[in-house]
Amino acid sequence: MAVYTHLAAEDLAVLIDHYDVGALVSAKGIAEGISNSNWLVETTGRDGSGARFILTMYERRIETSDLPFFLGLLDHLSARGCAVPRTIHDREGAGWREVEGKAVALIEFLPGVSVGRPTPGQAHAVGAALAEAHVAAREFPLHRANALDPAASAASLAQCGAEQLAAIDPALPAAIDLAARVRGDWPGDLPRSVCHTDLFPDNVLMLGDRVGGMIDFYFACDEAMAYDLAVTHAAWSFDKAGARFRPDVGEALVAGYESVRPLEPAERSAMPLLVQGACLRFVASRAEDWLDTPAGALVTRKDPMDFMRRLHFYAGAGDGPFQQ
Ligand SMILES: Nc1ncnc2c1ncn2[C@@H]1O[C@H](COP(=O)(O)OP(=O)(O)O)[C@@H](O)[C@H]1O
Ligand SMILES: N[C@@H](CCOP(=O)(O)O)C(=O)O
Repeated sequence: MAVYTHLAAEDLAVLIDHYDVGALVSAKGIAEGISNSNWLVETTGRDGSGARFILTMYERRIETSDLPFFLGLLDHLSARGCAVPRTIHDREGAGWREVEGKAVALIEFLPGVSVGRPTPGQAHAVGAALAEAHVAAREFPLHRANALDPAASAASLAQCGAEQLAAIDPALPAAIDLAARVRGDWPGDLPRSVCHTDLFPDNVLMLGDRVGGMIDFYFACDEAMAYDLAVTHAAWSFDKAGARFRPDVGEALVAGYESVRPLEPAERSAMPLLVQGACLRFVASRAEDWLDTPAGALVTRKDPMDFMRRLHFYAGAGDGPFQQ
């Protein structure tokens, strides 16, 4: 469920009037997503032939002060041919407006579906699209620190504490020491760009084997590009529960990435550690969310163990998944 706020049709029509997109025809709440309210908005279009947009209302987790970074990044990447939706600016040029005290943005609608079980062909395309975004984002002038880096994950797991983690799953407290180790070994000098850092299958709209769009850039930040590839590897190369590694998907993802931007030797040798850091980032945020979400809440809690299983796989696999 991801419509937290009711917007009356009249209020939506007034909002849409601030943009040069024609008049409001319909607005349907989108069920997918967790953080924000999203509507699929149809208008008559500038020339009367109809147009579709995504209207996002920022509900939680996102600071309004970060919106110039997130929305500017969409414009920067789409202007450079990346598969990313544009921000639609209002008649005064603003990228977002306020409705009922909350920030809202109108975003270009991109076609495609999120795949549940990616094929190697799809993973190859996603790897290439990620590398294209990394190359294009190197010239993006704004900056944002990663609030969920290994130090933050280690601190967050320690803060949850072994007892609370064990209440989620008896195998979860092991993440505390693993995170401290990964944090201690973390490389500090890999090439950086602005990175998505959450490019899960549900954040990519696929058109067959083609990437229709990468969405949900609300964790984007300055990071090591190889770390972003590691996040994407951990998110795409397993079955949903993280119980079974899919080597063909992982290989295709890295090959797709390298078809655009070959990894440097230091990046390749760091991959086994980076994927473990990526897993711990999601173990930590999922555990924290799990403990913060009342059992009866409407939001579906994501299982931190899905990423503990991936973590154990990577810890035992060495550089096997990343050999050329
Ligand atoms: N630009 C877009 N084009 C088409 N569909 C989109 C677009 N942005 C979001 N969506 C749809 O809205 C859903 C939720 O968006 P998302 O940004 O992932 O929300 P949340 O941040 O709450 O997870 C997506 O799964 C997708 O179906
Ligand atoms: N991809 C993360 C959760 C982030 O949620 P999103 O809906 O904003 O992508 C996870 O799976 O833990």
